[in-house]
Amino acid sequence: MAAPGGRSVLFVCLGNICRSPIAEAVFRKMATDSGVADKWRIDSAATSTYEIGNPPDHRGLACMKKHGVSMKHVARQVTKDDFMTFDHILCMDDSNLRDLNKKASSIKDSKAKIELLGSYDPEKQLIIQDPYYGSDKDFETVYEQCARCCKVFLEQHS
Ligand SMILES: N#Cc1ccccc1-c1cc(NCCCN2CCCCC2)c2ccccc2n1
Repeated sequence: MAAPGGRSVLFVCLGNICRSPIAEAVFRKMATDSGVADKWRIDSAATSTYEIGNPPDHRGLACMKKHGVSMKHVARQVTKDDFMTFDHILCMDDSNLRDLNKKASSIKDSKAKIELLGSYDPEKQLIIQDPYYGSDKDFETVYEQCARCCKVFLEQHS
């Protein structure tokens, strides 16, 4: 449970079984290794209903095991409450951004700052592509992008 006065971040992608659970797990490990995990509420969600209740994709699980990062999540869709309670909502591509901004526009007291996670990438790869129809290499690319971006995001918000 995040301490009072802590920060909160929700990672979002289309199905919440590929990109956003990887980002959530990578950020949680970085916050834990930095000794600040108890200051953060960290979660992930989907813009769609495609995979609600499902575990992360097996290719992502294999990638994260290779990197020694624990990933445990049950896919859920983003809720109105998320927009009202999270400080940051970080998504993966322009379609996610469009969907989130559309949902946020109908919520009076949305407080979340909605951004592309890739906007924190020192290598300036702005979009984290959907690997659903891709290969293990594509999941590795998602992992590397999330690792670069989460490191900078944590440094800027600690
Ligand atoms: N849509 C698209 C799409 C377009 C380009 C690249 C990837 C995808 C794609 C497709 C998925 N599931 C297959 C279609 C699902 N059905 C679509 C019609 C409604 C009933 C559900 C994904 C599932 C989980 C995470 C990411 C996914 N991404």
